[in-house]
Amino acid sequence: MFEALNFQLMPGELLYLRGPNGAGKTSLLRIITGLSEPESGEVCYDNTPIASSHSFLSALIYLGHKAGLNGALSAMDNLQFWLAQHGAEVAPSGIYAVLETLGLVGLEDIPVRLLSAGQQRRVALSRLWLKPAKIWVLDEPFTALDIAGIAWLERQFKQHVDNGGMIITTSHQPLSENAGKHSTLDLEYRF
Ligand SMILES: Nc1ncnc2c1ncn2[C@@H]1O[C@H](COP(=O)(O)OP(=O)(O)OP(=O)(O)O)[C@@H](O)[C@H]1O
Repeated sequence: MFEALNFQLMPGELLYLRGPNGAGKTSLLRIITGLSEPESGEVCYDNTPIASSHSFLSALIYLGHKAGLNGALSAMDNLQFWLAQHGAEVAPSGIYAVLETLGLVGLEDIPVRLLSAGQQRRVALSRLWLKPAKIWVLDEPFTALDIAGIAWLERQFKQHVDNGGMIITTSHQPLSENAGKHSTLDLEYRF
């Protein structure tokens, strides 16, 4: 249960949602994205409750803490399936280009269960560059990334907000200066 929770995120802002295990970070992200209903209160986008907003879902990418990939399918097939679900079209050459940027050259066509945890995370994150979306809601996106990958993702955060995007992210490690200016919302665990 959340008490006295009230915040606003403007274009060009990054909110770092922080708290110990069980504090409710994932639960809050699910409410923010409309996957869970709040017991009271509401989430609005452009002054409209998200359930009746025509633009919220198309402006949103939500990446949960699991990679959300089918291990039997290749990175290419997983991403094509995801794009079809989101009504977005990207040519295979465009998907290869994004996977290349994420350091996955040569791994595009093998079942993702054979990729390392960090490589699977990179496949999951590549969605951010396949569907242009103003709002990124990310649950522990740094999980399993190596040091270079963390620094790279933080720089992408900065670029996204510098371009007027919005990000809400959880992380168990503090964001570094690579991520640029951000505000922090602390959640506490109470039994
Ligand atoms: N589907 C559910 N049904 C009942 N309780 C749940 C459910 N999902 C989460 N909870 C409870 O809500 C609390 C917050 O869980 P949540 O996953 O939001 O925490 P978190 O801050 O994301 O934790 P972590 O850092 O471990 O990922 C926990 O006590 C958890 O047991």
